Amino acid sequence: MTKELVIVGASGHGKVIADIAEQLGFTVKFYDDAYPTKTNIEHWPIQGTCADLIALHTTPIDVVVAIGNNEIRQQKIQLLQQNSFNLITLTHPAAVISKYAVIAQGTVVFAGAIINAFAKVGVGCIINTSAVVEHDCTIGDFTHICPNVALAGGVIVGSKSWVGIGSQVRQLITIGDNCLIGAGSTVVKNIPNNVTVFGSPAVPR
Ligand SMILES: CC(=O)SCCNC(=O)CCNC(=O)[C@H](O)C(C)(C)COP(=O)(O)OP(=O)(O)OC[C@H]1O[C@@H](n2cnc3c(N)ncnc32)[C@H](O)[C@@H]1OP(=O)(O)O
Repeated sequence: MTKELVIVGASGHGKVIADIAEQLGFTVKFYDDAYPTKTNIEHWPIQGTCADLIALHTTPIDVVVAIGNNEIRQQKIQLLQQNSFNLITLTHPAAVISKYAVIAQGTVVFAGAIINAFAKVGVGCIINTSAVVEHDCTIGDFTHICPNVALAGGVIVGSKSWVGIGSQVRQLITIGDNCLIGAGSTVVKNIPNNVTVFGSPAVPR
């Protein structure tokens, strides 16, 4: 029997998730709050809003939230969890994940990403294309590690932070909650909560 996966969020990010899901043998169904203004994404029809999905829900349904904004992704994931949806972890077949790494539910891991031994990744994270999460890193819930980011060993990134595309973080650095690391940055000092930094070396802005 074909497995079905509901994707909440008909976005560019959602397209990548749909592609991965189909490679893993799922058929996909999109829901998005822009419905009915928006009725399809590429060739995939949008079935309804998130509220429609919750109203329809009778049996356990596998779901992934495909929303790039960390705050909104958190809200949708928590809403779906409260309504007993089965939040799955989706990993591209070409991602490399250590058997000693721990990845919480609702996280997606894209092609070429590497998550090394004893790394821990929280709930509802995005480990984007070709990101490297080295050994012993800890990533908080609802954080986005963008494409081509390199986190060296033992880096801690808090919850709902966004590590911008192509950034690199020196080993054993701690980045707080709700931080934004600008694209192409080099982080060599700890970053407190709620701070935007960018540049090489990255400094607060
Ligand atoms: C699959 C995907 O697409 S995943 C998504 C990947 N996207 C990212 O990683 C984007 C991360 N975002 C960024 O890097 C953004 O540039 C931010 C959030 C750091 C800043 O955005 P904004 O506040 O809109 O800043 P804005 O673009 O107006 O630039 C302000 C100034 O900072 C500079 N600046 C902005 N970002 C950076 C950066 N990452 N590194 C160095 N300088 C930067 C700009 O050149 C500009 O300088 P100027 O005032 O001398 O002209």
